[in-house]
Amino acid sequence: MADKIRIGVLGASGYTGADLVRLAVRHPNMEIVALTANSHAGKPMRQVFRHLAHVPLPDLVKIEDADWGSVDAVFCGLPHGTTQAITKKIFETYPQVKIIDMSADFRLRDPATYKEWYGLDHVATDIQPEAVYGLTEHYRADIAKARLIACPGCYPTAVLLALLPLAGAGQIDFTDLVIDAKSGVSGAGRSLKENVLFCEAGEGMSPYAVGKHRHMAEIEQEIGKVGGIQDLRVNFTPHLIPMSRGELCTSYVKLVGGATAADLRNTLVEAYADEPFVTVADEGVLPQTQMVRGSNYVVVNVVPDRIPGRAIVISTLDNLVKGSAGQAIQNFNVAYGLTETTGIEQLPLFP
Ligand SMILES: NC(=O)C1=CN([C@@H]2O[C@H](COP(=O)(O)OP(=O)(O)OC[C@H]3O[C@@H](n4cnc5c(N)ncnc54)[C@H](OP(=O)(O)O)[C@@H]3O)[C@@H](O)[C@H]2O)C=CC1
Ligand SMILES: CC(=O)N[C@@H](CCC(=O)OP(=O)(O)O)C(=O)O
Repeated sequence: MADKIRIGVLGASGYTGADLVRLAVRHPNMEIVALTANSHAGKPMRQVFRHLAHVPLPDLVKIEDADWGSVDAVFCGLPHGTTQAITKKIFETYPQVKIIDMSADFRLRDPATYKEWYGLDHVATDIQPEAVYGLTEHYRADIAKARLIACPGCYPTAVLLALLPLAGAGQIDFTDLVIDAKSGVSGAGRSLKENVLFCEAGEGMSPYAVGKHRHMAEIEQEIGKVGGIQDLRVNFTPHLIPMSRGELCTSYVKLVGGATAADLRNTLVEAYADEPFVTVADEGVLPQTQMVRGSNYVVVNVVPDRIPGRAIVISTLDNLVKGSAGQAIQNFNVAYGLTETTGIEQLPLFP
């Protein structure tokens, strides 16, 4: 493998694409050769993102104008529904390219489930089966061999890192999961939407997609897989909160098999003892978004509930780093046999 792996970023004029570029610039094994945009195509990157004006970067081009023959790995930061056709097209001509997708297009294994939640027919069902779910800590061996990696959604990353080991250990009731989630506004992307306007999001907090958020399908797929449950149902309610980045998920769980909150915490400590990016907070310390801002870290912890037989599991991450661009680079490192932490070792920004 060459010293530098040539990368292209699709959707580089969006939030996840831009954070990918920010991290890729200092990655010792990456060379950025193509950046694409839609409405911003034709512009220099420095004009679209002033914070990236310190370094030379390729100009933004339309996807069809990029030279895919000069690219080894493609990161996709496109809206869901747009990535499938592009992935198919790139693989037809350049089957050796690795594609690391940050959208939802390849996360759900069953195309019927994709249609149910996204309202779209999947147009790449032939390549969907080879997609590996890119939750690095749980699918590392598969990611190492994959050419198509479907990075998890930001909320599912936070929720699954906290709950999968507990489900695997048989310590929580799969059928009684209540997840309360909050996200900063960058989670909604850079395009103009009413609910992300400063005067609407700036001094308020609002639930959205209650009872129908598409990340439920992903959480149900992955937790259901651990328990061999086909039709698992979880309760997941996201809220938009007035901060630019960061996410905090609080999961209310029912204990089974005589487990206590302390047992759950021990399970997480053991599961993540060797993981560079998952930190189980000290006993009694509550995860906060400031513990991870701008970094690839996730902080989790478990505290007892006053209601006997229940516990509260809290997890936090930065939606643009561990929730998308950082995790995508972590997966890239695994897929190319590099040290997994390369380029994403930055500590959180504080305050
Ligand atoms: N924001 C987040 O926290 C997270 C986002 N994701 C997922 O990552 C993906 C990107 O999200 P995000 O960066 O927030 O989105 P943005 O809206 O900020 O950016 C979208 C990007 O896609 C480009 N684009 C839009 N439509 C098309 C099209 N039809 N053809 C080609 N390019 C197009 C845009 O170009 P232009 O601006 O030039 O029009 C822009 O570069 C989404 O699937 C999102 O769900 C996943 C995890 C976290
Ligand atoms: C605040 C906000 O709107 N957050 C987004 C986060 C989802 C996301 O970006 O993930 P996908 O890749 O699965 O689309 C949302 O809830 O839709």
